[in-house]
Amino acid sequence: MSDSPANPLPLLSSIDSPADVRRLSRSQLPQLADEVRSHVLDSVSKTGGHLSSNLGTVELTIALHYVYDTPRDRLVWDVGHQTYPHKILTGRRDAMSTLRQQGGISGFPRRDESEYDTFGTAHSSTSISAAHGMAMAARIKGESRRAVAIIGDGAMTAGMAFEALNNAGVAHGGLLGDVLVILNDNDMSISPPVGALNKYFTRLMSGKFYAAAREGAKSVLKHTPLYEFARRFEEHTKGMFVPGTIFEEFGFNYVGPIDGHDLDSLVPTLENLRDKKGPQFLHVVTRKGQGYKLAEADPVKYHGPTPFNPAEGIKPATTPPKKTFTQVFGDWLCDMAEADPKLVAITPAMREGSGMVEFHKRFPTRYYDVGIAEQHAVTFAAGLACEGLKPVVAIYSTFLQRGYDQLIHDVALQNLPVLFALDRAGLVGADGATHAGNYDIAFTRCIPNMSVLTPADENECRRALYTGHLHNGPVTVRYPRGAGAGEAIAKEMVALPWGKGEMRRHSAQPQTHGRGAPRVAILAFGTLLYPALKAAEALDASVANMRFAKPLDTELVAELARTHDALVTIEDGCIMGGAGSAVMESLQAQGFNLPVLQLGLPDTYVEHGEPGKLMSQIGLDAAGIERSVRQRFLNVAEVRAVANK
Ligand SMILES: Cc1ncc(C[n+]2csc(CCOP(=O)(O)OP(=O)(O)O)c2C)c(N)n1
Ligand SMILES: CC(=O)[C@@H](O)[C@H](O)COP(=O)(O)O
Ligand SMILES: [Mg+2]
Repeated sequence: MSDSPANPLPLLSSIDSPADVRRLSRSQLPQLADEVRSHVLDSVSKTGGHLSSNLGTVELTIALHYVYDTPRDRLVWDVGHQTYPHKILTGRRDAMSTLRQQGGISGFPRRDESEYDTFGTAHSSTSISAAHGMAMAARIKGESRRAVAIIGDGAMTAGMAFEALNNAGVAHGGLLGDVLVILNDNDMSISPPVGALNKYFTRLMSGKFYAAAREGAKSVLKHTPLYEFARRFEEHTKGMFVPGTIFEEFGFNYVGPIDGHDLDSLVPTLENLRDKKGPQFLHVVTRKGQGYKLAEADPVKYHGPTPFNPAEGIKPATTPPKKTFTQVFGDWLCDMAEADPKLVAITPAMREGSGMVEFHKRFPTRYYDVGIAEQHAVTFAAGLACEGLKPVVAIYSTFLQRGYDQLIHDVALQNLPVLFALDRAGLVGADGATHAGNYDIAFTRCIPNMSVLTPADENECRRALYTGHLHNGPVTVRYPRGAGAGEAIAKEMVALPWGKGEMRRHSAQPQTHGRGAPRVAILAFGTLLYPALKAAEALDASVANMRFAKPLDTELVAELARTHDALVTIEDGCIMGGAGSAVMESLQAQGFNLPVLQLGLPDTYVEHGEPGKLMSQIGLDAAGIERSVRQRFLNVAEVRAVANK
């Protein structure tokens, strides 16, 4: 890496767009790679973000922009967590200091951020479908653009990737798209990779397989033009053309594997492929964390670090931090597994993020990492439940969106006892709108047989998980990223009274029936109970901790409606169709007619930023709740004073 103190990035500082990259000589590219890598490490160590994957895509990114005519040719990055080198080369070098911060650039590709970001990603395994769409559009419009999907070995495990291969490999209306799929194989997902596909990739990479395949290919192809093609590849790129791989069966020309850190292999191979018609598949081998020893040695730890000193690496916290909801879940899972041999736990490739490392260690035969396969995870759980087991699917709220039909058709319709531990409920912060868990209350509560629990703090989360585990039907227990307001977590398992909320504060104000300042009750679902309690002190409002979005405590709703002049609902989920809407439906059904203010996440995408600040900006901190209630029900003149607090 460059070490000139005057300008640590002498070459990179002259690169403002891929056109500048294309003006470089081939011999300058390794230096550019060093500088890009150095800038990635320097930036991410200051802002936090996805590190290991980006260190691994430096050369591939340079080669792609060098060979392809971007943005005219379309690059589609799968997941997009590996696009920092791409951002750096496409005019966002200096903006890296704002990465994932409010008002700054996103950690993922975004069409509204750059013309080089041809497709918004963050949820995995969409790239081949999108690139195929773009390639077919070019064909239909008679344009000679190329489309390239760059997909990791982890992302390749999703069914959606294979649905796209299945479609892209055959002609439609006599037309084949000029799509190139690049498999960026670093033998890692976030955790070590799983499944038969990973074993297959390993076999493809093993010298034995290659050699055999290569010899086989030569004898089969000897007298065909393809033989010449294969021979040229070998000569010029160290890659090889191997028929008979699964990708060939799908109708793609499979080329590789080649070393994804060797620009002398990458550039000529891509040049060859660029000029080929029809679906092409390039297998590139990279190393996660490449060029930073600590990340190479522990790519999991450096997958998505918070800021750290690159000279020292990530250090353990000096004082043990407060337990997160994720850790509360992980502890509960181990304790429950001790007590109930029927418990099995499933993660779609999120062992670390979902707090399951310890469970995996202690209960390896009851732990299933199914790969990035949320739909399969849900139906697999349904199958286990059919046979009397008690599956727990640990899944981020945002990723359950992938398994929605499976949730309805395979789990809920058959009323199977599957517990969904929904992490990252509500806003998540730096990952932004793509990862926000805003919709699960709305999309789960409308499903017959589903129960939806919204614990307010860590203690209640443990109790909710236990309650869900005991229940004989499908349940979600949702909780946010990070820690909550809870104190010490009680070890014993005590179930929550089913479908019942609890009163946490009683207003001292009398009911006025419209003849004075109204007596207000706040009905809180989830962790916003705590800012609601704070606001209620200032407002002298009653507060109920509702605990269940479904079954809703309709008796408590009725009681609050009878004894108050106005109600407020609050949740860290979308307002439309959420828990507040459930309260409205219940009031309507029970014949109540009183003013209700629904607070929650607005009908818009909240972008990346620090979660506390974002919540304050959308009025979901204590001051914002107080302000909204006053504005709607109380002395409007006081609102300004509260706004200035
Ligand atoms: C649908 C979906 N599920 C899970 C994730 C979380 N996730 C982000 S990156 C990743 C691993 C991807 O592995 P790979 O594609 O091999 O890329 P690498 O991290 O190795 O660069 C996972 C599981 C996601 N983004 N989208
Ligand atoms: C890219 C991706 O989807 C994950 O790496 C995600 O960024 C993890 O988020 P958490 O840090 O909340 O686990
Ligand atoms: Mg990978």
